Amino acid sequence: MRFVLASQSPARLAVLKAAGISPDVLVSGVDEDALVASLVDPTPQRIVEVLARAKAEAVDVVEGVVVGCDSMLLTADGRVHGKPKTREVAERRWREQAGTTATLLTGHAVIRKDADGVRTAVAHEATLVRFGTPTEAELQAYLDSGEPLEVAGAFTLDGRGGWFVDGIDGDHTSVIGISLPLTRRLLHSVGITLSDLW
Ligand SMILES: Nc1nc2c(ncn2[C@H]2C[C@H](O)[C@@H](COP(=O)(O)OP(=O)(O)OP(=O)(O)O)O2)c(=O)[nH]1
Repeated sequence: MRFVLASQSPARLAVLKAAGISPDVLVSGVDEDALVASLVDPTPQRIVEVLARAKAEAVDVVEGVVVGCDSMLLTADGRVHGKPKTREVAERRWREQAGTTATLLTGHAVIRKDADGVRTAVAHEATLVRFGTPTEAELQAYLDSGEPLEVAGAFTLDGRGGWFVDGIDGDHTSVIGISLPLTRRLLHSVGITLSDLW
């Protein structure tokens, strides 16, 4: 069965490959900011679910299974944060989140397309992330690396950011970008088991 990952994320691809899946990668090109702006008073959980579904629906797949994801960091003040994209934003994010606990939300959408039609399953995973406190020199060096600019929440678990994550409560694959257990459950809900894919 064809398995399509509707994501440019090298992290998501790496998680799936390590777990025995070699997906086709089709980047959705969804305008995330525009889509979020079109939502009326959405919850953080709905934002990541709507974005994940939009990405999976946007790629051109006639038959097979498509997975789309979207990750954001929900901080204690109720704000959601995607990728900083600039050093200034990444620094501000770390000055606010260091030493705190936040929730990494990852929306997941699984769409199965075959002769029986289209079946869709959408959900999100929430993982508590306890941030450590980098020294000023460590923070500047981390920012200099460029890594925090291009990842949701300005941190990675499996990269340089791992030094500054004191612990998590929940699914680490979800923090990296795609929850394997949640994706397994969503695949089951559209009639697919891992043995169909391995
Ligand atoms: N390696 C790694 N990457 C992470 C981690 N946390 C977040 N990220 C990355 C995964 C995604 O590439 C990115 C989250 O942004 P999005 O969910 O919008 O996905 P992205 O825009 O990268 O690709 P996509 O929209 O799916 O085509 O941050 C982590 O702990 N480790």
